[in-house]
Amino acid sequence: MSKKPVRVAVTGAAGQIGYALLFRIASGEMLGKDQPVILQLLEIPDEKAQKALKGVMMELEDCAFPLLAGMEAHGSPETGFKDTDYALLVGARPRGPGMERADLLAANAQIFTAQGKALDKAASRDVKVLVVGNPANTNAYIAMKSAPSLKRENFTAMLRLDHNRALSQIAAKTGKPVASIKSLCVWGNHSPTMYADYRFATIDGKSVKDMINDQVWNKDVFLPTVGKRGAAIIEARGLSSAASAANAAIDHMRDWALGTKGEWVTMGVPSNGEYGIPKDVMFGFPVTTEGGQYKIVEGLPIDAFSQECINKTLAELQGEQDGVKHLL
Ligand SMILES: NC(=O)C1=CN([C@@H]2O[C@H](COP(=O)(O)OP(=O)(O)OC[C@H]3O[C@@H](n4cnc5c(N)ncnc54)[C@H](O)[C@@H]3O)[C@@H](O)[C@H]2O)C=CC1
Ligand SMILES: O=C([O-])CC(=O)C(=O)O
Repeated sequence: MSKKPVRVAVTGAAGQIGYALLFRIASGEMLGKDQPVILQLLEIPDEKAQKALKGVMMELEDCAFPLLAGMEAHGSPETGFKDTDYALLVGARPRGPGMERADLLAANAQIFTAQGKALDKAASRDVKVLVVGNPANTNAYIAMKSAPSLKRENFTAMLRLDHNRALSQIAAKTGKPVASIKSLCVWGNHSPTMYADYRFATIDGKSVKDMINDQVWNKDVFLPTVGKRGAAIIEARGLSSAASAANAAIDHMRDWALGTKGEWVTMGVPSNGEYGIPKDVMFGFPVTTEGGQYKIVEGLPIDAFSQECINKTLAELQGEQDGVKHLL
């Protein structure tokens, strides 16, 4: 018997990430090739944006996706999030050349307060929320704090793009396939302070740290390359990453919903105090997932260099949190 459709809300549905994301959700790449979906597409209540959204929906129709069980256009989060099982909060202003993601805080924080409140009122009680819009960690924190009747652990931020970028850099450095790299993680904020950590990573059972054996490369090449990759793409494309961001969103939700079979992935999730990160800080951690739940990988040794990196990204996140206190 075929499965009951699930509801997937996507904000910023007519934006550039939306255009790279919706077709893959509708084709079953996110929730499985046997899972029908109803798309609840949200855009600002502006004639031009709603018209563009209609155009995207016409294209979705023209794909005749067998798993696309329904599609709705919305201009308000209260209707857009009604009964939704999954919410991908993408819609926000992207940064341009010369900006840091934190510069978007003021512009985007109000969006996530309103959307958190709307999720609280309207969404399924088990809704799984992924925040993509920048600054992603703090926006996810705002949404979580604005939705007190929903489970805090169901709010997450996207660190998966940083994780995937780190995987590709390690693959290039070692000359090994991406798929052979296990147990990599990225700690902290989706910003240049994030700490991509390959100390525990292995390839065919061998330590990646020992294979590379070059702390200068780690500090002076690897970490800045991964941390500043978003800016490098803006510089090259004149626009921020969209296809790779959509791909990371698919990876994040797929792994959360369908499980990682013991493999580590990185998710931005509210801390419960793990590794000394204060409760509720939305922090990139290594996780494994099973049965629709994620679990932070605990008990990893943190050396002096790693602690310094973790402290730096934590301080930045706490500064962002302080900056939005008045909204919560
Ligand atoms: N976490 C991550 O790894 C990444 C995050 N991003 C962030 O994703 C966000 C979206 O990026 P793009 O799609 O490239 O931007 P875009 O400007 O192409 O699209 C954003 C869309 O969101 C809509 N929007 C704005 N406010 C909204 C609201 N309150 N409700 C519903 N829709 C709303 C806009 O009308 C627009 O169509 C930006 O904040 C960007 O910085 C981008 C790449 C990676
Ligand atoms: O850099 C940006 O503004 C977009 C983004 O988050 C990324 O590509 O990592």
